[in-house]
Amino acid sequence: MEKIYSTAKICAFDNNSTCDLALEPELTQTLANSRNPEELKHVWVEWRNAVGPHCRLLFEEYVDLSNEAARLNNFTNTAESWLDGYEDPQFRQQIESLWEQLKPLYLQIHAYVRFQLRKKYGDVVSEKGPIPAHLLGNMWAQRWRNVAQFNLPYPDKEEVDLTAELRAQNYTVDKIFRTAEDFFKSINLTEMPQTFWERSILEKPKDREMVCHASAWDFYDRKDFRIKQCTAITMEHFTTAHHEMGHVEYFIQYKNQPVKFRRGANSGFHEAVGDLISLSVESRKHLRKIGLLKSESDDPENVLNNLFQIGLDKIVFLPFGYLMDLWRWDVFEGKITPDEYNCKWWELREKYQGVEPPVNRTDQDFDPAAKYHIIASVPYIRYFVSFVIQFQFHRAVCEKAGQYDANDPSKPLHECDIYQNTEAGNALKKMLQLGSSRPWPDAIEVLTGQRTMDASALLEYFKPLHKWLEQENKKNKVFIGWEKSTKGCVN
Ligand SMILES: C[C@H](NC(=O)O)C(=O)O
Ligand SMILES: [Zn+2]
Repeated sequence: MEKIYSTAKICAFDNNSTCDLALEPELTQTLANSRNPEELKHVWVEWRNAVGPHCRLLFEEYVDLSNEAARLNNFTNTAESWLDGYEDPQFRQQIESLWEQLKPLYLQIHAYVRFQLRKKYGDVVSEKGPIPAHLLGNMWAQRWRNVAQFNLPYPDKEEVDLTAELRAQNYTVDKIFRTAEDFFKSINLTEMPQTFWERSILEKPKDREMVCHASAWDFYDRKDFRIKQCTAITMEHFTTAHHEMGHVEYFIQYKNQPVKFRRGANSGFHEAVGDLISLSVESRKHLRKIGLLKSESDDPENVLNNLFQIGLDKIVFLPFGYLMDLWRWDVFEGKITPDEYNCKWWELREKYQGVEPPVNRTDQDFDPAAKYHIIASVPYIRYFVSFVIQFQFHRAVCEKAGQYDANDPSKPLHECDIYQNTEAGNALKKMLQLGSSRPWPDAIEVLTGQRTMDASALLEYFKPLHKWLEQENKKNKVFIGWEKSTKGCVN
């Protein structure tokens, strides 16, 4: 399935003699930059046609083999085996409870974006239905930052367009990764070893096919750590570089643990390290400090526009981060059978994300395979966990850096930047060095004083945006939530 996914190509929308377009960089760029609904629909549908049907039977076989392996390891099925690492029989209930706390914020940003998209695209976006998934700037509608420029709360004020700035300053791939490394070093974490620069693959090779989905690798010899990424000069790849280097920092910090403990406290921790650093990097004050934001004025509208752009990544992602394994847990447990794989997928996409396909789907399609983690058997609830706990980590390190104080409105969480603060870095390092040698509640307690996942830090970070969205949606009399889709999936 990985070979099918990493070699799939489609033909261009307006020229079907060009048929060598790959997911990265071509289709990703089209979904990010095209404002032509027909072109977006073409790319969205053709990518799914190129991968889904070819993976369908292979996936069924994978489910059976994976469950057989789980049983041989004394688990009931793969779902139980995947959840084992969270060491808590109540884990799924905790996730559901976190989603219930976060859903109101998601409903507000969803309703606002649908209203804005309807202004731009007209009736292709219904007033009260789910949002067509191809118009949201991302192949899976899991992050909507690429459509920020016609959704900004204050359209006459600034949009932080890092892609343009990185290109204007002739950033190279190397400079993107050196910038990420500089941040980690500035808080007293560790620089990348020389072999990292010699052995990583940071650009898409021209001479062979490669799985382009970014990944970080620990070779468990305490010296050899690498990243594989088909880096383009875009904002998304700038944050991905930080995300992947966060994995490598974790590898380095726990390298002296016994091999058994050279893992994240749980998988969500590993996904949270790099994103935590990006929360500082994406603040206006940090972007200005490293020369990626020219503007001097941090007036409230500019700050809210930036917070909204970050929300198009972080808030928007939450339902997708949840539904991916809601679907797979049911598949592994046999509650979703092969004949209903696709229609159950679209039921969950509508129920949690409030998105719909641009064209009707059937159970002959197999749209889950359009997402790397499904065909590569990479569990996904780890990202939902990460998007919650990274804000708990951020709140803790920002307090340590004196950059956040719950009682001081002049130090809001969303303007914090821990750059060059070694006290914050040392506190983070203490948690990272534990690896998986202690149960994850002990690890999170070392940094935050809390022993549970807690949505309050994310809600605190986005509080100004939440208030603004509620006022704006009320002013525009926007329908909150979504009615049943007229599109979807027919068995
Ligand atoms: C959020 C997740 N990140 C990752 O794979 O590194 C993704 O890209 O879907
Ligand atoms: Zn990751």
